[in-house]
Amino acid sequence: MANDHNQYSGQKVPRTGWSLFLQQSSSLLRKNALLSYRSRRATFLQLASSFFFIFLIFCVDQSDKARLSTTSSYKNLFAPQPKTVASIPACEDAFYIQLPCYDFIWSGSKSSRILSLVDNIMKNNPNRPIPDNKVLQFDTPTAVDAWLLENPMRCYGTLYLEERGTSVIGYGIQTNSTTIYFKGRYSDPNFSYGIPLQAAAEREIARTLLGNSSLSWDPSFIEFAHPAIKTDSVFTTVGPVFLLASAMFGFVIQVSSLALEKETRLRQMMTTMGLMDSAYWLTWLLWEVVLVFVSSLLLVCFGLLFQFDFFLHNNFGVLFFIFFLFSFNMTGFAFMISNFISVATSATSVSYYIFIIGVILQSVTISGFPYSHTFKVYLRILWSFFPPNLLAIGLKYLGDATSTKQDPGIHWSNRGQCSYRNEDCVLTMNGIYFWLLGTFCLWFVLAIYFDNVFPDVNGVRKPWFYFLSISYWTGQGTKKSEGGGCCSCVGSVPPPPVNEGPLDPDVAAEEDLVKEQMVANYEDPAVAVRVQGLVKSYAGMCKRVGCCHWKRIPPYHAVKGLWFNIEKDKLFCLLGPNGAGKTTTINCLTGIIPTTAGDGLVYGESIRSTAGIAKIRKKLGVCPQFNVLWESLSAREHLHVFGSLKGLSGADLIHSTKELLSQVKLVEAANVRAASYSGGMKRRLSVAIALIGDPKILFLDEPTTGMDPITRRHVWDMIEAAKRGRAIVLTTHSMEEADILGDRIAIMARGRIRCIGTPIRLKTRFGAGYVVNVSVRTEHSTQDPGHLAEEEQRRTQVKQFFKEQLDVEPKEESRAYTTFVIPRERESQLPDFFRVLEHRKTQLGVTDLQMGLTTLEEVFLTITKQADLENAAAEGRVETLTIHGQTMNVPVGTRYIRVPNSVSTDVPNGLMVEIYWQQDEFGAMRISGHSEPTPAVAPLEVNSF
Ligand SMILES: Nc1ncnc2c1ncn2[C@@H]1O[C@H](COP(=O)(O)OP(=O)(O)OP(=O)(O)O)[C@@H](O)[C@H]1O
Repeated sequence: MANDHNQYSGQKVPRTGWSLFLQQSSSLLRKNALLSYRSRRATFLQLASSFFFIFLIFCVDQSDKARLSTTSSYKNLFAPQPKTVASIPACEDAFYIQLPCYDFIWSGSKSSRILSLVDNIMKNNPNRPIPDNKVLQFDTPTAVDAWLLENPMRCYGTLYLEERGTSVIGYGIQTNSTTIYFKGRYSDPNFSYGIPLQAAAEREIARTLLGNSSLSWDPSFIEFAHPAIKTDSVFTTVGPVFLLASAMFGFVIQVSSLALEKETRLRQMMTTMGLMDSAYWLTWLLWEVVLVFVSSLLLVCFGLLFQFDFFLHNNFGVLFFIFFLFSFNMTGFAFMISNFISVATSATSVSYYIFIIGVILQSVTISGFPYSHTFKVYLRILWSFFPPNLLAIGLKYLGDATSTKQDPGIHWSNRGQCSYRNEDCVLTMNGIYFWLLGTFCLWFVLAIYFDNVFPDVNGVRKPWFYFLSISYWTGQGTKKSEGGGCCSCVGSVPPPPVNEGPLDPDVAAEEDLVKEQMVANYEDPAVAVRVQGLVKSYAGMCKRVGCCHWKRIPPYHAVKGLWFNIEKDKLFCLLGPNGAGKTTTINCLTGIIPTTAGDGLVYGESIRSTAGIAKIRKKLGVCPQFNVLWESLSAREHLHVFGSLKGLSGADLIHSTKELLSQVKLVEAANVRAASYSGGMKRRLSVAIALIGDPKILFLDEPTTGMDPITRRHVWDMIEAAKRGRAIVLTTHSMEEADILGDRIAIMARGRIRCIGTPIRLKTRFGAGYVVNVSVRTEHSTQDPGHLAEEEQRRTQVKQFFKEQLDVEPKEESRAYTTFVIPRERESQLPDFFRVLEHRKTQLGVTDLQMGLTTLEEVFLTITKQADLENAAAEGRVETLTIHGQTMNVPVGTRYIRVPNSVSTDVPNGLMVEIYWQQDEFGAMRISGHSEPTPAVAPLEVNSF
């Protein structure tokens, strides 16, 4: 299908500057909204989590109130009733008691008066006389203490009795004073044991002294009248944890979204297509502000719905701001943390750890550390950098301000003052807002800083001081960024070897031409890209082997100095085996990775300068080797996003999208999500994305991989038509594709260009020769044995003729054609040969004759083989071969080798074998087998282990 590049010539000039920034921001906002809408469940969970957690807090509050129902704190008590002091309880009823246990222990003299007094305490205990075996007696208090120490938790109350004359009996009571908690119930030993024992002792002492055994003695308690004192205090205790858990939903989604865009190279793809970093961060921020605004609003509304005093008494704005600023702060924290996460799936585990740390630190905060004057200021400053701590202290203040029904809560006008319950006030609500906002700014700045200095998916990073260079702010710098991970040794990479074997004359000529143009500073108007000595070396790094050993991986030179021009209106094809350096070259020219040395001028702009790259990206279209797509966006939405990044808008964007969808035959699937596309459809979409915005230089990295033959031919038509008005760089493993589309072809191997030229030139120079197909079939040929025999006879004659004239055997034979390959050395004989053939055509029975050059595939194999042999020789590389149980080292490319220990009187030169070689997927020569041993004609060298 024809595609006229000028079809959008009527379109407006794409936007630039502020206008482009705003357009990119609005397009990315739409993209974020669409992604959130497409993952509705996660978004709903994020928004509804506030309801869920408020409901949980409500449940905890209800259970708390039920547990403390015995106390009157939560109730109004206007007419309190007296309560009689209880009897001495059975020791078995006490919490954590050990058996056998005692209801009480006493010490004192065993006078008859004291014995009878104790006896009466036991006998007259209301409702429950105490049996003898439940009481222990000792002579002195010291003996009691010694026993209690040796027998803990066997008795809750002791009584000391002392006769001080006839009218005075002294007594003392001892109990364990700590309140004890057991299975949701509290027991105060003073109240439950001490007071009943005291009442019993006083009753019997009074009766003894007065001599009236029926003296009435019924002390009772009466509580003060009071309104309900306590309110829903759960917000101070469990509130911070639950609200942190609620905020963590948004946190996980945010971290994984950012990490996913990095992991799937979408971020890099957007940058290559012209995305401004500022627009990227701003849109994420704006989108998150919308989400946290809604979720904070819902949280306060749900709190009011559940009628919590915490929400009813504190000011709406004060509450909203603490939740909003906390969630906002967590967003900044998520932006920063996402830089430390390379795979999206780790987001959940990292968030889990942050949550656990948050819960622990919040409980410390609630218990009073370090927000009081007893702690040092620096501790408070350090503590306040972790957002959950600020939420905890904020909720504590708000909870304290509404801890009784009478408390007024914190009003908007009081947010800058300490609440009246907060005697040890070191922070106000305003202070907490300030900290949340301030630390958000810190996280946001750090997020952008780390984003620049941490290596991206390609290991590219800026130096840690990048923001100090003037070029960063003016965009006029030279070296943009550097490659390598944190452990790499950038700067210590040795340069690649200069002369790795002789240069092919065509490659040398191209190199000279580019050098001349460079020296003369001449810009050829027909040239779109000038590659000037491009070098890309990956720094060595330290890789962990096993648990604690590190292996140093040496530097690797992926591209070793390329010099070539790419013309306008032409397709330049880069071929080469896997790992040859094609993608690396494209990545350097598109600014995805920085060059180690050399330069590339794309329409006169240097790829080494930040400003140059920014200008190049406006003219750039890239179809990466692997599809870089959002699974939940459709083809149309993809084209809208990338078109907007390129500066298209309004009718131009809609028109371009429509045209491209129809060109890549995705009209019917235009609104279907990319996740359900086949491999071929995804590839077509990637090609369409590369073409949007009418780029002047198009890089297509294996664009037709995975396409069926019909679609592939269709895309070839598209690419062919797209040549006009732009330069195209194509890498492919399909020789047919390169042959059809390529105006010039360069074959790379091991980081160097091995040959360059038009397809015809390469076939002529590097092909095995000419291919001649001869047919002897006539249109009357049938399966008749007579016809078959006649055809066979003609074929034999033709074979004899080729043998006699050119000394060649057929390479392939079928009933339709017999194929001969005529080596280039016989090229001079061809005119005579064809003259004679023409003359004897009828006699030989030749009905059809086709002739052509050998295929590009043969050229490719020849070049890569030659390149590998050169390298093997330079590196002294050997392959191992085992013959008859003997293993030998064979220099790569060796054809014959002597079998070890095969010399005998019968075979004085020993036996030899022919070694068969074939290339692996990287173009490296590997042994594929060997012939049967035959006597060697002359002594041969043997290397063996
Ligand atoms: N970040 C990196 N660190 C170290 N080596 C790398 C890095 N990226 C690529 N390489 C190496 O550089 C060489 C060239 O890789 P490149 O991807 O350019 O090859 P290619 O010609 O595009 O291969 P293919 O046809 O398989 O895509 C390879 O040996 C590769 O392993």
